[in-house]
Amino acid sequence: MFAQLPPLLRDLKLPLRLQLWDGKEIDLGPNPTVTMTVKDPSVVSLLSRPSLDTLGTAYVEGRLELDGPILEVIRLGDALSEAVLGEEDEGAPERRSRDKATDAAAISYHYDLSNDFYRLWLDREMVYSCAYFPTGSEDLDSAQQAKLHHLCRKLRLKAGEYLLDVGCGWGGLARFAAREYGVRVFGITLSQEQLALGKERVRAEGLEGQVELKLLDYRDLPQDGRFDKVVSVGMFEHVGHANMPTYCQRLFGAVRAGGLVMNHGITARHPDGRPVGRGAGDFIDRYVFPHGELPHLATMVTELSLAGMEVVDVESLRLHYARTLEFWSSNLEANLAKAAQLVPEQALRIWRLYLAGCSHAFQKGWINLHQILASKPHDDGSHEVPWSRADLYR
Ligand SMILES: C[S@@+](CC[C@H](N)C(=O)[O-])C[C@H]1O[C@@H](n2cnc3c(N)ncnc32)[C@H](O)[C@@H]1O
Repeated sequence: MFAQLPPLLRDLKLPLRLQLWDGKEIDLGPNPTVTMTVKDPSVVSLLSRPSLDTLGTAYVEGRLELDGPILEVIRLGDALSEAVLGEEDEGAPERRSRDKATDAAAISYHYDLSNDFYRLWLDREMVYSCAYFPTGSEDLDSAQQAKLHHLCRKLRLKAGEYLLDVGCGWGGLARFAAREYGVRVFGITLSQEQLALGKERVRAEGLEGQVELKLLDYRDLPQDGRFDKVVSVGMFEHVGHANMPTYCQRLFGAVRAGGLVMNHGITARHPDGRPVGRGAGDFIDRYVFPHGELPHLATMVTELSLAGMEVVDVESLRLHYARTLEFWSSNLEANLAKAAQLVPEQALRIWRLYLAGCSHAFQKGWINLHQILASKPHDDGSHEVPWSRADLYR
């Protein structure tokens, strides 16, 4: 078996132990921190071309077991894959427009998994997007609260305004903005499970008069400029390049002249928005976010501008997302036994790899996170953004 491994792997001296189906053990380096148990001989051939997709798939299918701290598992898997494959990526794939039914099925696959499962590892408001760590030492709850404030401040929310939350998740931001900033909120999601729990939480807080959550596709948003502000957090990753012009036009049509639009989401490293290399993008597409596509920041700025908006501020929070995912991953790892009662074993394997893997991806700069604030200018060209940004950091 050792002779079958590519020489590169043997020379790497990774702290990785291979345990074979027949009980034999091979250490690729001193003091192994991770044990990879190869349960059937077919997996050995994978090791001669270890893409992140083939390794991840073998684990999801139970042909490979991985024992050790999950972030270390990911780090070693990446080192193994990079040593053999180099910086392989496949360029930009063909992009097809998707209909509402396809998107609804993809959203249901991910978000309707189990509210109780998500509750195990998200913060108390169940915010499912990058948190904001003003000093870098906050816990997850504080960092999510700080993120919600950061968004509401950037939107310059004032009591009585009407806010649209596109892709509202479990309604954490909608309830927070209503409670803390006195706005009315209309939030939309495509997930039945999110909607049910979101509505329950709105009722529990007595916010029914201020917060309305609805199952609605962004393509069906009212287009009469009735909203003062629009926020979309962690949602445009589901839109796809081909539909991005429509998405931006719908945001433009929903907000009044002078209103602000905040787009917060994951962006690609490469300007053409190609998926993350060495198979990581394929794994995410197949098992985690079917039909998800990450645009580059430049694409989003272009599309928002073409739809008639003026981009006024951009902030990158890449390392904030690496840390957020580290919290989510360690919360899940601390609750594996409970999680196993809530979701099928295969889903648990997928989510373990996805949370730790995405933390690694943000850390390494394979993907980024941008908050893009845009304004819908008045006819005379004026807008309602303050002269300085001092109000954000009071
Ligand atoms: C990653 S979650 C973010 C949730 C929330 N904004 C937060 O930060 O916690 C993405 C959200 O986008 C919603 N979404 C995705 N595609 C959508 C579509 N076509 N129309 C409406 N909502 C959509 C999902 O249902 C989900 O609520």
